[in-house]
Amino acid sequence: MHWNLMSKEQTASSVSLPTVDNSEPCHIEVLLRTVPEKGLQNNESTFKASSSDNTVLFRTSNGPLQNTTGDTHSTFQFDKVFNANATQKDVQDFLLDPTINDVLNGYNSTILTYGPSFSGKSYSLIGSQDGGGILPNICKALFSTLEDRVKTKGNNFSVSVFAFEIYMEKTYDLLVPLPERKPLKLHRSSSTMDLEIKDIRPAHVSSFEDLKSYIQSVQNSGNRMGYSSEAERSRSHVVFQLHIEQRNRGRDILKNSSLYLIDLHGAEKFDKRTENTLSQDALKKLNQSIEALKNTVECLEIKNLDSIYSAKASHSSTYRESQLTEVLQDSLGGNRKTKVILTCFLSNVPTTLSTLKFGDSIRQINNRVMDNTSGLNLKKKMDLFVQDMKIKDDNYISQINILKAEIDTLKGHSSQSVSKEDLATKYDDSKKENTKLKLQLDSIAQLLNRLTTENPNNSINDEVSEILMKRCEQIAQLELSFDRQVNANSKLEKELEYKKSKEEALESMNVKLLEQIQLQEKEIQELLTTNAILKGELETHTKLNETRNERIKYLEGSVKELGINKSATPSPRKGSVSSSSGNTMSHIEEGSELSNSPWSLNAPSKPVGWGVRKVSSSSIATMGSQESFTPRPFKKGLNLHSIKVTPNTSKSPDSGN
Ligand SMILES: Nc1ncnc2c1ncn2[C@@H]1O[C@H](COP(=O)(O)OP(=O)(O)OP(=O)(O)O)[C@@H](O)[C@H]1O
Repeated sequence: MHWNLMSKEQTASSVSLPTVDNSEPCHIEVLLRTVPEKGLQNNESTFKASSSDNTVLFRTSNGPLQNTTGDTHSTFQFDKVFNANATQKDVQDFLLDPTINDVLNGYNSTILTYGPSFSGKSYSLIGSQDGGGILPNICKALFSTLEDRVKTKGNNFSVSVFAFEIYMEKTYDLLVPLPERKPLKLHRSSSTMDLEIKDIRPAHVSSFEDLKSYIQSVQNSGNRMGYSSEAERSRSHVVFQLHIEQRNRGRDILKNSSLYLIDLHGAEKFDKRTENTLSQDALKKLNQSIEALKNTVECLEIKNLDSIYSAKASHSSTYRESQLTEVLQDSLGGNRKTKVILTCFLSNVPTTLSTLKFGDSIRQINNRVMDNTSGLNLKKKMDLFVQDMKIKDDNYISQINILKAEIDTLKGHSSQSVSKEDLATKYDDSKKENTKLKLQLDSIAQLLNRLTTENPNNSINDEVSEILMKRCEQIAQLELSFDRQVNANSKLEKELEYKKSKEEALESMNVKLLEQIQLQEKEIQELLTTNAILKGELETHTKLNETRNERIKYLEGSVKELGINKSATPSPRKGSVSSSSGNTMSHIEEGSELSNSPWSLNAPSKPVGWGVRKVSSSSIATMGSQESFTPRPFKKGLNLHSIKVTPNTSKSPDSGN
């Protein structure tokens, strides 16, 4: 298993949808597929499906199909009608590429199967022994396109997956082993209105192989709720969700989209087949979600969706009728491109008619979709960097663990084999033994020579030499096997050393990565702190501005008063104005340096710099009393820096006294 379960932190870092409504209408697409049945042909009895114009003619009362009138037949128009001989490939050729394009362009998408039990929903979506369904093939094609984009566009991507089932109005994580599986809570995020499933465990997958092993582990859990050995099937609805995040660092663009693949369980009737496995009450509960789905679709079909699509509509109570409709809320009237695969039998008239009617209704629903593309600001970049690092870190840790396990196994093997020292002693012993034997051999050979010369016809000589030859061969073989053992041992040792060095390298890389993450986290912290400081300064500036405005108003009042007084009383000095309270102000020249000051009444206010300068309101209150009066020729504008305040100055609104 190479996929990693994501921590809560990782899942929480998803980027929220943009709030500006740039959505576009998009109707739900409906595809029809019929199960091949022996002895039943198209154009026969009640049903005529045409894959050329994608219509279905359905006879609703007696009479030949060709000569029907409006009262006796219904015509259904779908986006695609496959005939009964259509293969898995035909269906997937139609469906896969457009869906992958939508998802990779940032649109949330859903593929949903709907139809009676045994009509081929799981066959189409999941597949069977003889061929893959939509789920494995779309995942494969998706990864291949993502990997292509890494090479051609320099994109980065990350994919996470989770799978759950809905059974008897409860939602369960499919990754949790059956005995420990507990119902999970569904809720909508208050900020993004996204569906959230509490405590579900998403897994991060970095390749199609990872994803395949995740899907297998979910399927292997074999262990779906409501499994009946008699029916050899489970009765739960299964939902796979893939979340794809693509980043183009060069262009600072982030695309977030998700793909739901939903295999519904068909509604069942209480009959001989079901009565052995389900009570009537249980069957009612089991069918509740499909009934709720039909109701929701009916409601949405009736309403004019364009006008009702709003936050209010998304809270519509119709979705609250069952867990399935809550999960499908975005797919029915929301921000998802939805495709429904209808499956039905030709032979079962009532269920086929009801399925066709459902398909017709759901096709009337207009979703409002938008591509979830956003820019990357510094904070998001940092978050994503930290997220990447954590994923890499997790991958390194799992690689280290795999290598450690391999080393332990190798150590186990090497402890079972003969140690180096033992081998050396054995080798020496056998060498000594060998020399001894050789000496013996030589003495025997000498003895034999003597015997031969003394008695040339003795046949014992031959027998003895044969025995001796065998002995020699044995010795040589012994030496050879020792050599082999020594070689094998040194190979094992080298392998061990290599694994150890690899482990050390990975561990040091891990340490470095952790340091990098800590550094980045520190930087983010600093950024946040700077942000807070800047916010504080901004507030101070805003307050200061308010104070200034009040001061200006007050001064303007004073100026007006002075003006009135001036017209009433002749000016004591040319170019200066004296207020009744004794304040004297001089006018500044137009375009002079001070006319650009933020204190100037005529000058445009300067933008507030990022903490470049601080001004305290107390300096404003005290400024006038410190400065002396400088008369200047009267033109436009007031030099407020030159205000002279006499001891009897009137109180300013912000002086507090
Ligand atoms: N188009 C088809 N070609 C060949 N076999 C098919 C086809 N459709 C369905 N089948 C076979 O029919 C059987 C029932 O199909 P499947 O399990 O997909 O039904 P289902 O609609 O998912 O049922 P349920 O609602 O009970 O889950 C399976 O054995 C499947 O292999």
